[in-house]
Amino acid sequence: MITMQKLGIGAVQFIVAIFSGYCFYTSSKGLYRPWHSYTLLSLLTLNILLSISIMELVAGATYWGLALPFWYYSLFGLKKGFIFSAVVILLSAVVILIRTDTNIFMPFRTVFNFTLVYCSIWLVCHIYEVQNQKTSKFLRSLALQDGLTDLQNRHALKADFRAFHNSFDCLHMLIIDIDHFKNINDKYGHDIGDSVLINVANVLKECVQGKEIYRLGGEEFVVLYIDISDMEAYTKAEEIRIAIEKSVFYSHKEDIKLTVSIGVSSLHPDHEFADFLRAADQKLYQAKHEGRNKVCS
Ligand SMILES: Nc1nc2c(ncn2[C@@H]2O[C@H](COP(=O)(O)OP(=O)(O)OP(=O)(O)O)[C@@H](O)[C@H]2O)c(=O)[nH]1
Repeated sequence: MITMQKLGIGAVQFIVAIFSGYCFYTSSKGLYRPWHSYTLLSLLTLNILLSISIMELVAGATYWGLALPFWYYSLFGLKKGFIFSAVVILLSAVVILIRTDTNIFMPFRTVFNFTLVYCSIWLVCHIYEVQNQKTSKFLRSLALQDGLTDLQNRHALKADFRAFHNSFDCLHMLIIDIDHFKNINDKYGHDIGDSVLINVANVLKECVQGKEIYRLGGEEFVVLYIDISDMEAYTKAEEIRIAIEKSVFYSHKEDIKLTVSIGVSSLHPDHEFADFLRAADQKLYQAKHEGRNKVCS
């Protein structure tokens, strides 16, 4: 660029190179921040648009513009990828049209071909990103959702615990365990046992306002409450216990009624996930020991 007397664009390219190195370093150290992507891609876009505007078109800088949709979609996702790709094709087409030397190029054909290739790459990136988002959503639901009740599972509980632990001082956990669930399976069969679990999950969804309801496995459920007092946590547990006691879970030949025992724990500052769970489990054990259909906190 120095020998070609293009100092401005040379300077931008130099900054892009330095900043790319910085981004590589920060991501390899796990220090990546979203503004890195925005700055890097803004600089790259500026560099490419400047090249298209200043350099001779025959030098081929235009072709770099074709890579932009790929970078936008891979770094910014579907929505922003679409917007940035659309803005760039409009800007590039105008610049190429203005700059095309009619003695050498036929302007509309140049713009047409550039736009066509750009749009095909853009379309492929868009379809790929749509698929990618669908797959990620599906895999996320497989990893974090309980297949039977559609509640969140133990992995989700752990992840939420970590997030809440960092942001809130006050957290309560309710472990809800169906009493004598084995008898329901033994008497009515496993399929009806499954429907009972689904119905219990539905009653929990009705009782609990937030979405922090999880199935730990088997006939054990967990609810997390943020920023409430010990007394409020106990009251909410009682409400759940009574709601389940009053519900009818499966009407076929006869109504199935059931009860739950609930253990409540409150978070201590030095609690890890296992300690928090263990504390609630101990209270649950106490509730079972004291005759079931009971809340212990
Ligand atoms: N239908 C069905 N049953 C399950 C599922 N997961 C675990 N179970 C059954 O849940 C029952 C749990 O039995 P226990 O651990 O003895 O507990 P319980 O009978 O509820 O007795 P207490 O908890 O002491 O009141 C077992 O019979 C398991 O087979 C499931 O996904 N579906």
